[in-house]
Amino acid sequence: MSKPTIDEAADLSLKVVSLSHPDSFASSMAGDSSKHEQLSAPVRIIAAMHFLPFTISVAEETPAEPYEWKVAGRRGHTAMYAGVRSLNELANADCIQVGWIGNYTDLKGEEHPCDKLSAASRDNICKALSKHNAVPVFVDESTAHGHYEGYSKHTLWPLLHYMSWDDARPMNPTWWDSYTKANKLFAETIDSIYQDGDIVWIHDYHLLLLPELFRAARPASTIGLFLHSPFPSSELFRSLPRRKEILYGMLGATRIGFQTYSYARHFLSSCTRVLGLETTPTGIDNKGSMVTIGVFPIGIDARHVQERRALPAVEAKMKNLREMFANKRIIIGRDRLDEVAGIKQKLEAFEKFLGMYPEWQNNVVLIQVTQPGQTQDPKFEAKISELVTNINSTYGSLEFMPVMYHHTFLDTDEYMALLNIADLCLITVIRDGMNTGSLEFVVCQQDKHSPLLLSEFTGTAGSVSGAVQINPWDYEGVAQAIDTALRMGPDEKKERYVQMYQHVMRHDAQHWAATVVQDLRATALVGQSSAETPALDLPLFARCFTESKRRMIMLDYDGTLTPITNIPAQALPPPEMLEALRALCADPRNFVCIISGRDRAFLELHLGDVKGLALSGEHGSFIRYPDGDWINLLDEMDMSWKDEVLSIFTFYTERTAGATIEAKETSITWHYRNADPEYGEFQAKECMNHLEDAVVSKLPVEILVGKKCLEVRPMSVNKGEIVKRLMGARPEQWEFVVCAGDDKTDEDMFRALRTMKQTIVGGGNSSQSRAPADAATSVGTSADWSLTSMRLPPYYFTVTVGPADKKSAAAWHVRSSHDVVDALARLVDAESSAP
Ligand SMILES: O=P(O)(O)OC[C@H]1O[C@H](O[C@H]2O[C@H](CO)[C@@H](O)[C@H](O)[C@H]2O)[C@H](O)[C@@H](O)[C@@H]1O
Repeated sequence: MSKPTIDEAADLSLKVVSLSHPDSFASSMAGDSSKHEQLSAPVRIIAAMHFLPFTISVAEETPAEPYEWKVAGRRGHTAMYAGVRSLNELANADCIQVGWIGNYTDLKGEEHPCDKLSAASRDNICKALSKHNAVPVFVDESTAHGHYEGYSKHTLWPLLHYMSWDDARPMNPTWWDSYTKANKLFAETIDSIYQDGDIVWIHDYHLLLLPELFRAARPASTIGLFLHSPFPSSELFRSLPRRKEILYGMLGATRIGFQTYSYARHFLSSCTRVLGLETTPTGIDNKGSMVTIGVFPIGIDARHVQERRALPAVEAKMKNLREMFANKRIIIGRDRLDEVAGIKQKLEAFEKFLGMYPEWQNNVVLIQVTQPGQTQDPKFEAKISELVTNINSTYGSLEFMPVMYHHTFLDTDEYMALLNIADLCLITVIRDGMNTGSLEFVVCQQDKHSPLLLSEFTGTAGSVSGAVQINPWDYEGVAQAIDTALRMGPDEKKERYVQMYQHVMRHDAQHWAATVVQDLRATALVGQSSAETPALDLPLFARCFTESKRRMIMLDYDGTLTPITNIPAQALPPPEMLEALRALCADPRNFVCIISGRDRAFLELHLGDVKGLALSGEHGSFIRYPDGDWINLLDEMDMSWKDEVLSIFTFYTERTAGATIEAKETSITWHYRNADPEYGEFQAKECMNHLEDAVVSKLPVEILVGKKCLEVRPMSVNKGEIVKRLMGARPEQWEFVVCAGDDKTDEDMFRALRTMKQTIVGGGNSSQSRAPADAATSVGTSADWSLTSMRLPPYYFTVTVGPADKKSAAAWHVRSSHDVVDALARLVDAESSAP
C-alpha cells in the first residue's frame, strides 16, 4: 500500500471514526479535509526536539567497546512523538528526527552519559539511530544537566506555567551558558545534515535559541518553531532576566506555532513590550522581517489509544476494577505531581463536594494517580499526602477510602481500564499547554459517554466544547459541577460526548503534524516567490565609485546614518560618520546631500559645519546647497493647518504618557516611542483616524507613518522631489548615484531613482535598454534592478537599511546604520588607494 499524502492524513482519522462507530460521525467532518493543499513536491523535514523518542542500551553481543546498540522507544511526549513519527508514513515527506539521546544503559542496567564513549561507539549510535531516521546531538553531561534540569526545567518551565522562582525553584545563572551551548550544539548538528529546501521544525521551550542560531547559519531556511507549553502574559514574561535573548531566539523562526491563540497573543504582546517591535494579530515585524504566528492545537495518537483500550488485558483489568468498586461511582484523575497540575485544588474541591452533598459519601471514589513532576518539591508532595489523609479520615471508614491516591507510573493496561470504566474525569490543572490526558479519556469512553470536567486553564478547553468547563480555584463551583455531572442524563452525556469524540478523532497527532508541515511548506513557497533584496556588494560598490567621475550621494539621516534612539535630540552623528562625510565632500567629483525629516535647525547644528555638504530638511521642504542659504520650497504654502494638527497631537499627548510633539516649521511629528508600546500603537491609530477625518480629508497635507511616530506635512513635497531636483535636468550626467534610507519616506527617493534610471538606460522602456544584458532584465524586482545597475554606468545604488526580506523599492540592503557608515568609509578608502 502506498503512503498517504500529508493531506490524506487528516482523512485517516475519519476512517477510524467510521470503523469504530456504527453511528458514524464521518459525514459531518468530511468537509474540513478538502481545504488542505496537496503536497505535490517531496519535502524533507528536520524535526528538532530535546529528547529523541528513543533510548539506547548496549547490545549483549558487545560487552566491551566499541559497543553495538539496541534502540527502544522512550516514554513520555507521546503526542509529539506520534505526530512527528507519522510524517514518515506520508507520501512526499521524509522526516529526520534530531535530538539528544540522553544516557545509555549498560549490560548491568546502569545508566551512563555518552561523554566517555569511544568515537567508534558513538559512530555506532549514529548508525543504529539512522535506521530510525534519527540523528543524535551529543551534549556533554554537565551541559546537558544545566540545559535540561537547570535552565529548561527550573527557569523556563515555571515561568511559562505562571510560577515564580523561589527557594523551591531557584535560578542558577550558570544554567544560561549550558542552555546556550546546548542550543548551539543542536544548530551545528542540524547544519551538518541540512540541505537546501529542507523544513526545520523545532519543538518546545528547550530550544528557544535554536531558530536564531540556525537562521544565522542558513539565512534562507524555512524554520518552524512550535511551543508545546503555554506562553505567559507579558507582565510575567518580562521578569525573565534573559527575556530579550529568548524572544530574539524565537524570532529567528519563519513561523511560530502555539497551542492556543491566547498563548500567541501573550507572545505578541511580549515582543511589543520587551523588544519594542510592531505586531499585528498574525505576526511580528522583526526589524523588517515578518515572523508569522499560527495556532495548531496538538492532538493525541487516537488510533493507538483506540487499539490499546480494546486489548483483552485491559478487559481483564476492567473486570477487577468493577468488582473492587462495585456500586461506586468512579472519578478518575491522572496528573504530574506539580503545583500547576492542580491536584491540591482537586482534593480541596472533592472534599467540598463530599461535605456539600452528603448523599454521595461512600458512593463516590476519586482515583488519583500521580507521576513525578517536572520540578520535585518535597514540601508540596507532603501537603498532597496530608490532604488525602484528611479527606479519608473525615469521610472514609475501615471498609472504604473516598480517595485512592497512587503516586506511581501506572501500567498502561491499568490506566486504559480506569479510563474505560470511569464515571467522570476531573481535570483541575492550573496551567497546561494542552492536556492530552483529557483527550485519552474521551477516546476510552465510547461505551459510557461519561462527562469530562475540564479546567478552563488548559489549552484543550478551547477545542472540546462538549466538556464541562471549570475554574479549579472555585472549589464550590467544582463541587457543584461534580454533582451535576454525576447526575447527568444519558441524552446530554451523549450529546456532549459526540462533540468531544469527533474533535479528538479528527484532530489527532497525525493531523496536527501534517497540518503544521503543510503550513510551513506554504510559508516557504510564499517566501520563495517574494524576491529578496540582495546585500550591498561592497567590492562592486567601491569599484563602480572609483570608475566614475561624477557622483551623487544622497543619504537619509535617522536610522540610516545614525542609530535610532529613544529621544530624538540624542540621535547625534557618530564621529566616524562625520569623518566619512568630510572626506567625501572634500572631493569635487562628489555631490553629497543629507535628505532628512529633521528641521533645518537640527541639521545645521549637527551637520552644518561639514564643508561642501548639501542639506535638505523636513522631507523636502527646505534645501541648502553647499555654501548657499536655506531655500524654503514651501514659501507660498498656507500653514494654517498646523494649528489644528497641533491641537489634535496635544489631545493625544495629554492622554498618552511618554508621548511628545516635535513641532517643526512645515511639519509636525507626534512621537510615541517612549509610551507604553501597545497603548502607544493603539493611540497612534486613533490619532491617525482623527487626523484623517479632521484635517487630511480637507487640506493638502498628508500623514507619514514613521518609526514610532506620525508626521503631518504638506502633500506637495517629499524626498523623491528633492532627489529629482538634485539630479537636475540632465540626470545622465551622474555616473554613480547612491541613495540610502531606512524609512517609508525614503522609498519616495528609491522610486524616483528607479524611474530615472529606467528612462536613462531604456528610454522609458526597459526592453530598449542600451546594454544587451540589461534588456534581459526588467526593473520589476530589487534583485533584477541591482543587476542592471552594475554593468555599465550610470551605476545606481539604492540601499535600504533593514533585512533582505524588507519590502522596499531599493536594489540593495544593509543591516544597520553602522553598515551604511562602513560602506561610505569603504568608498573613501577605495578612492585613496585608487591608482
Ligand atoms: O528622514 P529622517 O532623517 O530619517 O528623519 C525622520 C524622523 O526622524 C526622527 O525620528 C525618528 O528618530 C528618532 C531618533 O532616533 C526616534 O526617537 C524616533 O522615534 C524616530 O521616529 C525625528 O525626530 C523626526 O523629526 C524625523 O522626521
